[in-house]
Amino acid sequence: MPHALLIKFPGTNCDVETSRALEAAGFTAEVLPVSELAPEVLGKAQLVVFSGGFSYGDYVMSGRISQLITKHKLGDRLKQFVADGGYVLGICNGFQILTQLDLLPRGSLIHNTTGRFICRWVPLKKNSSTSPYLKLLPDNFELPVAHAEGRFVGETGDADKYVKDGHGALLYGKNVNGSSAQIAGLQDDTGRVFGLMPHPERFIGKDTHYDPDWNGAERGWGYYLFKGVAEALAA
Ligand SMILES: NC(=O)CC[C@H](N)C(=O)O
Repeated sequence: MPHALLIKFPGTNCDVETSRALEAAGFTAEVLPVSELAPEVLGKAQLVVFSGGFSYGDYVMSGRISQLITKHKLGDRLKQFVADGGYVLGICNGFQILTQLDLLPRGSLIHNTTGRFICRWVPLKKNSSTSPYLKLLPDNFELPVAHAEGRFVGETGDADKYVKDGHGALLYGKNVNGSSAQIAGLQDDTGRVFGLMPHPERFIGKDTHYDPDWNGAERGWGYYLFKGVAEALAA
């Protein structure tokens, strides 16, 4: 079984659901408090996960303090982990951390254009035929979002470029937060690093869909995201 290591910061609050999702998809999952984070712990993991939440209370900006502490503790070892074939997933607050850790194409996640926290389901569009995280998902599906700082901005023109070249692997079908080029998720060149604002771990079983009669697939769409990585690791 592939092993997933989920790094928990003070204020991370999606670690339990995310661990359950990982286990449902065939991982062994370990939640590691950031106080125990050290380069050696990466050795036993195939997937490192940064889950959602309000790490360090979103002070300074979402993910900023977590990024600084991770960088302080790991230096470039996470980059090395990816270069050696490792996978890294960032969900919501985790995506905010990953963009600042320089593991994804350049850009920032800033306050939604509405200035409000958005908690709702959104339609999504797949924009990558190669992403292991998305390979089991259909072209159009939906997941919940819950964030205040989810608006992706790149440098001028970057976001459009990311959509064309496939780095912008996941797009909003309805642009709820004002993201440039409707970007909801980004991948790196290898496809092994993926960050997204929506919450796949909140839609693992059919029963958590907003429509009690939903019957779009055998399981919730989020399940297939985790399963895709598990399959890629088993191949
Ligand atoms: N659900 C989350 O991970 C939220 C991320 C961050 N705290 C925000 O509000 O933007």
